[in-house]
Amino acid sequence: MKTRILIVDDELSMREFLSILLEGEGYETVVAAHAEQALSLLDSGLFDLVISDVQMPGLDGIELLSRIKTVSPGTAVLMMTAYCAAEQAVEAMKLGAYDYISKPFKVEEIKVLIRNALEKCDLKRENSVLKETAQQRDSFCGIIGASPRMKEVFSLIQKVSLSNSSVMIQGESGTGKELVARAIHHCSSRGKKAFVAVNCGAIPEQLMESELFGHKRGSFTGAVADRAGLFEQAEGGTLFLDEIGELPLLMQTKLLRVLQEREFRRVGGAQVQKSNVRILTASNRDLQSQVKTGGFREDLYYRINVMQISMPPLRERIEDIPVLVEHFFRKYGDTRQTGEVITPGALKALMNYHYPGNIRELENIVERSLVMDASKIQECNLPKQVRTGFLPCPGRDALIPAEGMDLESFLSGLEKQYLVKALEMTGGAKKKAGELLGMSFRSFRYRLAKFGLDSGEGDRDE
Ligand SMILES: Nc1ncnc2c1ncn2[C@@H]1O[C@H](COP(=O)(O)OP(=O)(O)OP(=O)(O)O)[C@@H](O)[C@H]1O
Repeated sequence: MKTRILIVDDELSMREFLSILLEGEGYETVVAAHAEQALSLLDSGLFDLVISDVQMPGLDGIELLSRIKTVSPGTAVLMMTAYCAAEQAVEAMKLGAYDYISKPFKVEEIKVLIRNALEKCDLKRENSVLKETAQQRDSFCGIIGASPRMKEVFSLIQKVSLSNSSVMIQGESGTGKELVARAIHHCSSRGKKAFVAVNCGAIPEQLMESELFGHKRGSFTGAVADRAGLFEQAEGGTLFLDEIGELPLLMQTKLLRVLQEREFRRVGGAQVQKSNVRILTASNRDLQSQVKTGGFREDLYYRINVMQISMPPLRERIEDIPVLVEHFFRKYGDTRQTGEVITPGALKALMNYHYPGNIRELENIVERSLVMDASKIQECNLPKQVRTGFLPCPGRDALIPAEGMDLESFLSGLEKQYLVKALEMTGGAKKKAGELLGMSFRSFRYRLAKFGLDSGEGDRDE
């Protein structure tokens, strides 16, 4: 597999020069004209090394470097600084750049630097894999999580990455299912091949077959040229079928056939094509009940459900909130600020909220708050529903907002608030807190554990 290098420079001549030089050395190169483009390329593929100019319009190289360290910590970064820009060089090294080189530089000089950076980066990767398993860090392949349930997810990802079987990822919307699919792909032997994601619910039914398998020119109105489908685009890599429960029955049958026979035909095509693609699927629906009601083929269900990863909702792992907040601050905030990134009041409000939209919602909340003040997340900049929380009045009329609501997560949030309140009232004594809520110690403790609130303290009065 070729080593992949991303070159980031706003000067076309420099991009072209480096690309020709490095391709000649046997590396695969991709170029970006600005930091924003580089970040989106990093989002869709793995790079071993990024070579970036420091001075660029928009986000500069230093800011890019600090974001790379968050989104792709395993990637080595080499900075190109202007001649005599010692301050920038020092800052880059502090932020984790492998090294810097001053422009103009000699061809031999940059070649050696790149070789060394790649060697060191390989070594670091090996060490960090060892360290990661030993220390159980709070992040895995860009997925952040400190809770036992996320640690379990990380170890499952590692396990399923070693095999080639289909994996179904289940969980509410915004819990990180696509992120998990990407991590499985990157950790697997297919990691340097394509990862293609498609939302089955977003493709019109009549175009679905052509989207997945491609078509021959003239096979239907609008098919003006031959076109490869997603299976071909993902050849050798991974195809992630999101919202698999939305797949119409006819397409379920066609998909099953491809999975069984490992071959397909383009729409209107006569030639059978071999397929070597790993299938990962996700659903936030209960597919098993869809099988029972005849909405989903049972044989396909078992075929794609060889292994399963279940993503817990954020309200059931609130201990992940501080690390996630820190992570999103690095992504959206002013990372040059030192000191605390969130006020205690804001953190408390975030920990008490029930997140019907899960991590996607938390990310939006943090991003919006940082638009108001990029240096710190403050309570006053959080949305109203987070700031005010919600303490219900028993017996009050049910209020349903005109835009609808998610009753299940609302009730979970409510349950959690009562558990916490009862604990507060009894100074942490669980038996008494359970009695206050009319339940046994065991039942109370079970519910605490469900929300990740069981610290083991306060068990003395069992
Ligand atoms: N553990 C995590 N660490 C960091 N970011 C996360 C984590 N989980 C989710 N995110 C972020 O939250 C957003 C939603 O994640 P993702 O799209 O993977 O969720 P999903 O479960 O696939 O959602 P949907 O069901 O709506 O497609 C993304 O921006 C993702 O980067």
